[in-house]
Amino acid sequence: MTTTAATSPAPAPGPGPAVLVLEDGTVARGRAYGARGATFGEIVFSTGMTGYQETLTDPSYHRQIVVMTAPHVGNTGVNDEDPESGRIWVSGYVLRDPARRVSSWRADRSLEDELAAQGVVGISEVDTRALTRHLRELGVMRAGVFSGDSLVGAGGLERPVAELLAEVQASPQMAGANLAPEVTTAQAYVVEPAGEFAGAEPVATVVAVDLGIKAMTPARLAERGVRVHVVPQSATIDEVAALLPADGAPAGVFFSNGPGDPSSATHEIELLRGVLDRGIPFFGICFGNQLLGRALGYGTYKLGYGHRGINQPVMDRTTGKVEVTAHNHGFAVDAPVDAVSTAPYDDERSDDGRYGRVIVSHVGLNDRVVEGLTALDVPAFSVQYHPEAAAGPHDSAYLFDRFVALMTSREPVTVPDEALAALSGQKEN
Ligand SMILES: NC(=O)CC[C@H](N)C(=O)O
Repeated sequence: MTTTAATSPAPAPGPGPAVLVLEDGTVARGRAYGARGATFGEIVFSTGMTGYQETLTDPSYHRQIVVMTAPHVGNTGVNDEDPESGRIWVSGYVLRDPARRVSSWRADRSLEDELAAQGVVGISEVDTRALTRHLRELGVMRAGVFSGDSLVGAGGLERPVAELLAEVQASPQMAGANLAPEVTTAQAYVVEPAGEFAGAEPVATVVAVDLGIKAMTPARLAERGVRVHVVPQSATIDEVAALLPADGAPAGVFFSNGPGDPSSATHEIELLRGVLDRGIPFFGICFGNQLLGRALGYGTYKLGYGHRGINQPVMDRTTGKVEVTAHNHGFAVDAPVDAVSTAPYDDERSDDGRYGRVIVSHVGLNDRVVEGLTALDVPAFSVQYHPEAAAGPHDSAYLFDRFVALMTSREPVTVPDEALAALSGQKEN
């Protein structure tokens, strides 16, 4: 053998470079992954080792660039069963080591092909461990990923970092962003009772306000015999009430997860007050928990780096049980954690406050962040995490049963006296 150069196939074109630029000037260089181009968003990290397809398609990630702390991503490819919505919502994707081949009998195609097909710009070969430590110390911030033509400047040379940084610094902030209108369904639709309840009279009727709902949420209700009317974020209290049975049959309103800053969701907060005023049983998750907090008059604030992953311990203080839960939140409710407090929102209708007493019924055991609220005088409760478990452990499934019980009784959640006494026994506010 002399040389094979003349007959070797030309090397496949490489992925080309990509550059990640953070708003504080931090730069990471890697390889282009998925679509080529420029993308911007709030850079956040997720600690889930599995479930990347559910993460990518969770509308709560709209306008966020997600860093995977799991070092090796893509092994199981992408299938048509696991998406939580009709598209990928993350604005960018940051990986360490992408799988070179797909290995799952469920896979329909590769993760990279799916990102490319949906126009999602990613970057691989990034030291995601160092990046996560940086975000943990400094907090989440705006960032941009640049590859392909977006990296090419004058004379065909790579554009200077200062230019890329200026674009990042001109991109929109997450604080104050009102994003539910950008992800909500255009048309209302119905999810009928399923499984053993298929074809039966519904056990209860729920109006689920879609603020970025994941497909598994109505499915969890449907498998308990519930008929779910999923309605757009713009729904009014009269439109919601019109969908509920007039004969007093079990019914309730649900608020989903969703992207953006809860302090900007003025319409939804007013809608929720209308629900509470009518005594309609209410359950909210994630964004829905933040909106219950705000409807009750508590504030919300931005966490330094948030909770995103599927291994977060939370205690349900109404039972004393600890559950391992799936999280994706960057904001949290500011309510007294160790007290029975009176809901601060009041239009002077009552000496005791319009909505009475509230407890932080679920607390994060890593950092004591509010992970759930339960009203003691109106039938309403919520959790900051994801009981639909897509992806994630199923420990929190009981919350859907609690909602069905709430709709059946129309009474506030019963909290044992010992549990209330444990909350310091002090009445605050
Ligand atoms: N998953 C969610 O509902 C997220 C709620 C809100 N956008 C947050 O970041 O905290």
